[in-house]
Amino acid sequence: MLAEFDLIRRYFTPGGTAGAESRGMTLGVGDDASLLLPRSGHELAVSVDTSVVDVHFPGDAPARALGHRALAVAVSDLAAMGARGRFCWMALTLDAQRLADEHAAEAWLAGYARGFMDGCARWETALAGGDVTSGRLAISVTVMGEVPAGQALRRSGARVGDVVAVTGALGGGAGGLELWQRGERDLDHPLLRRYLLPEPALEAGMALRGLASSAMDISDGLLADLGHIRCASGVDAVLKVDALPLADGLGAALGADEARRAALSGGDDYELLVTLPPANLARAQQALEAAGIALTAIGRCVAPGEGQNAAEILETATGGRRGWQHFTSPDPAPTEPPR
Ligand SMILES: Nc1ncnc2c1ncn2[C@@H]1O[C@H](COP(=O)(O)OP(=O)(O)OP(=O)(O)O)[C@@H](O)[C@H]1O
Ligand SMILES: Cc1ncc(C[n+]2csc(CCOP(=O)(O)O)c2C)c(N)n1
Ligand SMILES: [Mg+2]
Repeated sequence: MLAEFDLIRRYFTPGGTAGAESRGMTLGVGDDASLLLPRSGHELAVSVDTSVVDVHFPGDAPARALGHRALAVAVSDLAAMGARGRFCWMALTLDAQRLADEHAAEAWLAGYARGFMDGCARWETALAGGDVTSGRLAISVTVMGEVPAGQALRRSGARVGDVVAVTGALGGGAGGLELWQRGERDLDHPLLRRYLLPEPALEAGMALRGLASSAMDISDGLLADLGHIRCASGVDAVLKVDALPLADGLGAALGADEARRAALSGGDDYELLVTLPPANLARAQQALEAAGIALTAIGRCVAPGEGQNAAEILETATGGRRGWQHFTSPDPAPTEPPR
């Protein structure tokens, strides 16, 4: 396997700094730190997300998908803030034992780097630096985006009477994980794509600035994540479970009950969960439609305490599973190392 610095030079040093996506980066990969020029009138949105083998992704998933996914889930937090991507940093922990075979190691790294770098170009998030270490396979991605000052979407702006809405469709992430565990390996399968090749809702987040009263991305599951908005905003919520937009093919793959459960508490969807004053809903739907994205109303914000009955109904609908929480969710079975 290549030594640390050869590996960085070969796979993670973007060619040149003239590209549109690297504008504002005075110094990128290669020094002790990167140097950036913030744009005046903008706030920086910064977030870090760690993906660990067997916890967030199966170790035997295609390397290219892992590069794509690690960046996508981090960029999704920028989308949730209504920010656009600018830069990212990638801390990669590689399992040297699993990459002992030189050819296999190079094929894995080339695929991984392609998935990650394609994502950098696609989401205008230039790789500005990182870290490479050895240990259990894990990828930690810091993203930095920007948003016109004062316009970021927060979790704390929901008000009683606001509509609760979601972009796209739900349950596909959990559905894809379930299919992967059943042995499905076709990355063109729409549900597998939702799990392994998620698309951060950047366009939607930016289009919702000034229209949504609060927003976040759905990583842990709709119910768990709605809980964060409720808590940050001091409101309760009532959901129309029958109105949830389900990912294509989810019902056929999992059955109706499991499909609803996946949409409510499965997680890994990386859609946006937003609240809006009712008067803004139609305008927001039109704005997103122009980008080919659906925005579906699924409930209402109500006064604290008034959502309780709905919570009980949801508890029943999900068999008590409210979403992903590290340390309390079951440990997934480890996967076989790739050979
Ligand atoms: N180790 C930590 N130190 C300081 N703040 C943290 C730490 N871990 C999480 N946080 C903060 O807690 C909040 C919730 O973190 P969390 O990782 O759950 O974000 P999220 O967007 O809800 O989920 P995801 O990780 O799926 O993007 C964020 O504001 C985050 O910055
Ligand atoms: C192999 C495998 N098993 C289980 C899951 C499910 N899962 C793990 S962490 C998480 C929430 C988001 O993580 P975080 O809150 O750390 O961003 C979810 C839904 C998965 N993705 N892969
Ligand atoms: Mg988030």
